Amino acid sequence: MLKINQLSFSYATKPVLTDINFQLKAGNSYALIGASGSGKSTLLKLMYGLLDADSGTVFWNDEQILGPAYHLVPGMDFMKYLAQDFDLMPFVSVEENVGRFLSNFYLKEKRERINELLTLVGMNEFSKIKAKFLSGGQMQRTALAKVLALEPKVLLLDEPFSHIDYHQKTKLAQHVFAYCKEKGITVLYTSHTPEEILMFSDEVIVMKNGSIIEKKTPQNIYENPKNEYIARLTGEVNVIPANYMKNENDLLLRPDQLKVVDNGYEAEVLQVYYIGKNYLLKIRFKDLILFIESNKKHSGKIKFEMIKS
Ligand SMILES: Nc1ncnc2c1ncn2[C@@H]1O[C@H](COP(=O)(O)OP(=O)(O)OP(=O)(O)O)[C@@H](O)[C@H]1O
Repeated sequence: MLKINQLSFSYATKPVLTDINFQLKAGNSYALIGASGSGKSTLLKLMYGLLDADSGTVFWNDEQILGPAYHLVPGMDFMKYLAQDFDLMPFVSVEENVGRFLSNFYLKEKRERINELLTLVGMNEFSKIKAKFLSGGQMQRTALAKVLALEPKVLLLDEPFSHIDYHQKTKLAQHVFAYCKEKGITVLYTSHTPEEILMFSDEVIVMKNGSIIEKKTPQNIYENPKNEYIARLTGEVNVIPANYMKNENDLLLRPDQLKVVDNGYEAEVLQVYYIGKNYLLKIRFKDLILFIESNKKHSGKIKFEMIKS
């Protein structure tokens, strides 16, 4: 179990993290999400011991993770951190980068391990290439293989797939998360991509202005977001103020929770976007602009209803 207790941190005099408390269960994956500047990267750096907290503690089971004031070399063997800048050695090959932390004592095993990892991240054919000649996506794959090499107990990944093109991203993420699940590795990863957040996490942790404001399953976060900020981090959402539909509270509805029907609220279609399989209609309802998913390309006047009340 990874335990964060009353953690606070400031850069010089600027408070960035305030009273952070949460626990991560061993073997689970957690998406850490929040608007740009909310403090996600800073939190990962603190958890890895790259920064000294103003107050509070980070524990992996009984072992405390401390910052540079206590360690000459940051980091612990059981934990690996993938930074947004990859931290590769530019003048050495992909395989040497991946094998950087592996012992030279058992060379055959080392070679096999490197091959296994390069297969996992789809980099076998580039094994002899120097890191400086790789594309951004290839560097990111290599860096992922490197942090997995010693089979850590905990992985902290800062936007681990941000440089991989859409077509290959899901496949790579599926491989990496399946591998971590199988090995019982606890993963905390940041992402701004709804699919990545929802598909691969057991729980989603939401940050806002340096605080944790929610920790729930992806399904809960998507289907019953507590507020608009949380809803928008995981996809498009319509905010319908309470008085518009005689509801007690404002409603947060996803575009697929509104439906075009023969009898319902009247609206006007302003734009139609093809989103693959379905269309996203931008509609005007009274003085609100809403988005509604439909399998038809409507225009002009339509009627709609809410699927969720
Ligand atoms: N080295 C630094 N010195 C001073 N302020 C910093 C430093 N690094 C980050 N900050 C500030 O701390 C706050 C949190 O930054 P952080 O990088 O942790 O956010 P983030 O949530 O990871 O953002 P993003 O999603 O854009 O990566 C921001 O206001 C940022 O400007």
